[in-house]
Amino acid sequence: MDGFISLGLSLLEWQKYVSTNVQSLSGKMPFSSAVNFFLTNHVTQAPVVDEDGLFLGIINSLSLMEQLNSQVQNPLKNYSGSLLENFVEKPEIILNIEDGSKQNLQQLIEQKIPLAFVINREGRLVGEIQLCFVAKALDQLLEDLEYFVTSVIESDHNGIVAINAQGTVIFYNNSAEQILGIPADKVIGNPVQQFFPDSLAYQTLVTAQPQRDVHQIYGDKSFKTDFLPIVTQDKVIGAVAIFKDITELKAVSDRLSHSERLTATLEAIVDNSYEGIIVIDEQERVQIINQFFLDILELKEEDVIGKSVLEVSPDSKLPETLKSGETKFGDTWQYNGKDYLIMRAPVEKNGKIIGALGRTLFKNMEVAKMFAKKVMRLEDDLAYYKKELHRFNTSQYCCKDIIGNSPRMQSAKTLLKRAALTNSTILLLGESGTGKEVFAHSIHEASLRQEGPFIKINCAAVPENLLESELFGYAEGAFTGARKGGKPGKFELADKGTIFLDEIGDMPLSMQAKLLRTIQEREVERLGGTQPIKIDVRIIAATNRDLHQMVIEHKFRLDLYYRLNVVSIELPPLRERGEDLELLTDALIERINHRLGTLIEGVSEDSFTYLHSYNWPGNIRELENILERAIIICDEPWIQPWHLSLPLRADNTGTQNMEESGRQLLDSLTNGETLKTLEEGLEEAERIMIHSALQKTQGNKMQAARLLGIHRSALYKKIAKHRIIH
Ligand SMILES: Nc1ncnc2c1ncn2[C@@H]1O[C@H](COP(=O)(O)OP(=O)(O)OP(=O)(O)O)[C@@H](O)[C@H]1O
Repeated sequence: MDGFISLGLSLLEWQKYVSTNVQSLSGKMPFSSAVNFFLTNHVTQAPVVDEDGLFLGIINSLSLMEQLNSQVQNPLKNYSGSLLENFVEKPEIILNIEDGSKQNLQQLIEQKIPLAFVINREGRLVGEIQLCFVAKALDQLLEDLEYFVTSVIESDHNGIVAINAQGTVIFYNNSAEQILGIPADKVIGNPVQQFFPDSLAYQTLVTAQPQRDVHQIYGDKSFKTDFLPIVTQDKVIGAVAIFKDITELKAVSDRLSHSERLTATLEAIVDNSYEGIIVIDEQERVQIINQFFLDILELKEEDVIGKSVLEVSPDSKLPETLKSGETKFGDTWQYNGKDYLIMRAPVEKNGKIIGALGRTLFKNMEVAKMFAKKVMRLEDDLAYYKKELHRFNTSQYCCKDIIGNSPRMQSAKTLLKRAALTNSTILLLGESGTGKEVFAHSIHEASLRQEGPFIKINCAAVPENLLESELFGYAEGAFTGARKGGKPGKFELADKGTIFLDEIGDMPLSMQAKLLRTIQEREVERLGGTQPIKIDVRIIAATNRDLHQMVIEHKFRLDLYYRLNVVSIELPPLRERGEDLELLTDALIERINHRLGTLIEGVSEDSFTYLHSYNWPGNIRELENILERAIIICDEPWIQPWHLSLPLRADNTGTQNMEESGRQLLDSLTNGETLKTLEEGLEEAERIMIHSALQKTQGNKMQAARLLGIHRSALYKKIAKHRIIH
């Protein structure tokens, strides 16, 4: 029987349809009375009971007629006097009013038996039941049941799609409609694969095998689906797909696993932290504590978690943090004779304090002190570098540093002081090492701009392709690799101060034009920039080249030359102010002593003679270098000639080759053309021998003295006497 009907049957209260208004016949009744009964009552069968009311069976009008008929054909047979109990038949089915199994009722329906009698447990007749009433009641029940089941399925939050054996959708509930977003009237009656190509319902139809928890994706949604075959009497008559939308669930589970990972990470951080961490909840109970803190407290985690923090650490201030909500940083906490630097902070959620966190900031105070020392040292370094940077961008010399009383130096200094007070551009001219930079610094220092920056650029030292950006800066994105925000050029950096353009004679012509514009307009435009920037700068330029000659040779712009040459100061070479040599030597020795920490008194008389013998092409820079070298090697208070390693030269003019002149001398001596006195000859010979000895020993005087067989001091005297430059 169909499962659905079985369900209906099990729910059917069939006893309600038992009619107790049944006329029974007594088994002791004569046959003839039974005939009369059927003739008057128009029924086809009647129950027969004994004198105790126990059901004996039924008497059928048809079989009664057959008995009578046989009596008519054989009169010898006389039934009329016989008792009815002899004609009782066993009915096809008897229903017991207390039988819960409903097997007989099912049989009644299946075999379509129109009428059955109902007895009780003792076997007494209770009544009769007619198939037509039972069938009607069952029909009504099944109708209700179907409505009920359909409603339940419709209201299920799972989507349900059923197909028949042909794969046509025959059921599609509200949830399916909502989840999949396709209306039922479009889907029902159409092949399932037309809408859901990935559906396994059709496969289930063929295999009759259920497939559960199949993960599917439809559009942007995720589903978990069960595909079940619909089987009746061993025949697959369809399949059903029951699915639920797990998109939200999946998102939640993803979030959950993310927060699980996060929790694990936090736990690892807390546990492996090189500091103590403790967290309490709003009830002051310890919720989190790391091993580091446990070690300080000398406790185990199980002794601490969930306990009141005051129980664990009686002088803890964390409860105060809970109340005040204030973060405290840098308090000290003493425990077990050790000091800890600690930090306390409230733990807040949605503006409400839900706990408090305590951290020891350092393992102990020693570490804290070490950190503090480091920070202080870094701060000192920073202050130093700031000062250095400031020093670098301000003047390093002032007028006092300019040494020299010679008339030319004095007039140069006077001009300096006068020009410094103006804003005029100044051109410093002079050989290398004559003090042009010293003058530039001193001008700045003596000017009203002394508080402003002093920015120097050596035009010869910067590669031509970088000079423009160095001088004028560049805008952001001016070229690949340009710094974000751009970079200011030296002119911008020198604003309100002085720019010193050293080696201006080496500036390329293309840049000269731009420089001229800047001097005229008093504004700069960054490379790749669009806006001119106003600048307030005093320009000092310097060169050791003959700018005038360069202008003639078209190597320097005449207009720029005029712009620069507003005030020009010419610095004399050292050889032209020999009277300053002693002053300079003393001042430089003092300066070098100060720098190197040495205690040299000065140079000896002989040394001065020796120094005067030289023509100083490198000027004061060269003098400074030679003195510094002498101070380093000097092991006595006074610098002697042998400490001074002046470059080797042919003679004072430095033009003639010694060897050559020696050879000429010998030639002349032997040829007798230019006869000299013996003394003159010997002098000349001595000079030549000393010179060649120095050449052989590459200027090493000790070796040269040894080669010549004289004492080193004697050699120096002779070198000075012959004014041999080496
Ligand atoms: N008048 C001076 N008094 C004291 N020291 C000086 C004087 N002139 C120059 N010096 C020293 O000589 C060295 C060279 O000077 P500076 O650099 O100013 O020369 P310069 O003319 O700018 O050389 P260059 O053209 O090669 O750049 C510096 O160490 C400086 O201290």
